[in-house]
Amino acid sequence: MAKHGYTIEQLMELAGLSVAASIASEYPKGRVVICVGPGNNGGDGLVAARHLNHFGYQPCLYYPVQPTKDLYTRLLLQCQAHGIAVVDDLADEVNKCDIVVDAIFGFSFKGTVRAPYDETLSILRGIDKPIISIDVPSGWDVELGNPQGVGLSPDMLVSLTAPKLCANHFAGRFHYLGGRFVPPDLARDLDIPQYPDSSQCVRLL
Ligand SMILES: NC(=O)C1=CN([C@@H]2O[C@H](COP(=O)(O)OP(=O)(O)OC[C@H]3O[C@@H](n4cnc5c(N)ncnc54)[C@H](O)[C@@H]3O)[C@@H](O)[C@H]2O)[C@H](O)CC1
Ligand SMILES: [K+]
Repeated sequence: MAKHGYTIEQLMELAGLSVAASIASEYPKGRVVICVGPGNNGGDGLVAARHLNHFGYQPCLYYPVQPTKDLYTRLLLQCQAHGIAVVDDLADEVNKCDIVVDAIFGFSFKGTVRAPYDETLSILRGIDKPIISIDVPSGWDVELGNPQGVGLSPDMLVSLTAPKLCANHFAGRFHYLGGRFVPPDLARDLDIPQYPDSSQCVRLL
């Protein structure tokens, strides 16, 4: 996308907006815990939190490792400017919330889950609230899915740009596509479906 003139900030804003729009299409307004990881998947989560707040949800962030990269510190500052709190006790927050957003790992996750995310995933595997995973369910291999069983079992998957191979193993209720920014030549190659009218997302399943 960089060769087409896009910046990561632009793509992340549209990706996060499309996640919030997908959630608003299926879940009533309520309390949302957004679990934020250390990379761009986490960045999408920070953007989604801000838009969910605009849409009338009550988001808070669980963000155990906060990298010092300018992109992420500015996104966090924006969330805080909107009154979105950072919480420490994930187990307590998931009890009180209506839905959980999984913005921990996306397509760059590799190997065995390292601390502190091993504990985060362990808590999230044990809850009965709907989980919405951004791009790839955390703990899944981007191609193989969840063969080791350490990954999450989301109720909704929002694939970004195009579904990754692992989406074939998705067994939740809602599969959406977001990230409406792909120029036509790339869209043809990726076989991207038509988005309805001005929608930021399209339901695939
Ligand atoms: N065009 C698009 O589709 C866009 C997608 N976006 C999002 O970006 C992620 C991919 O982001 P990236 O920064 O490459 O990586 P991740 O967020 O998936 O994770 C990297 C992060 O995680 C750490 N890590 C990796 N493996 C492990 C492990 N086993 N244990 C612990 N930690 C691990 C690693 O060190 C990094 O810190 C994509 O999925 C989309 O969600 C863009 O935001 C917009 C454009
Ligand atoms: K994720």
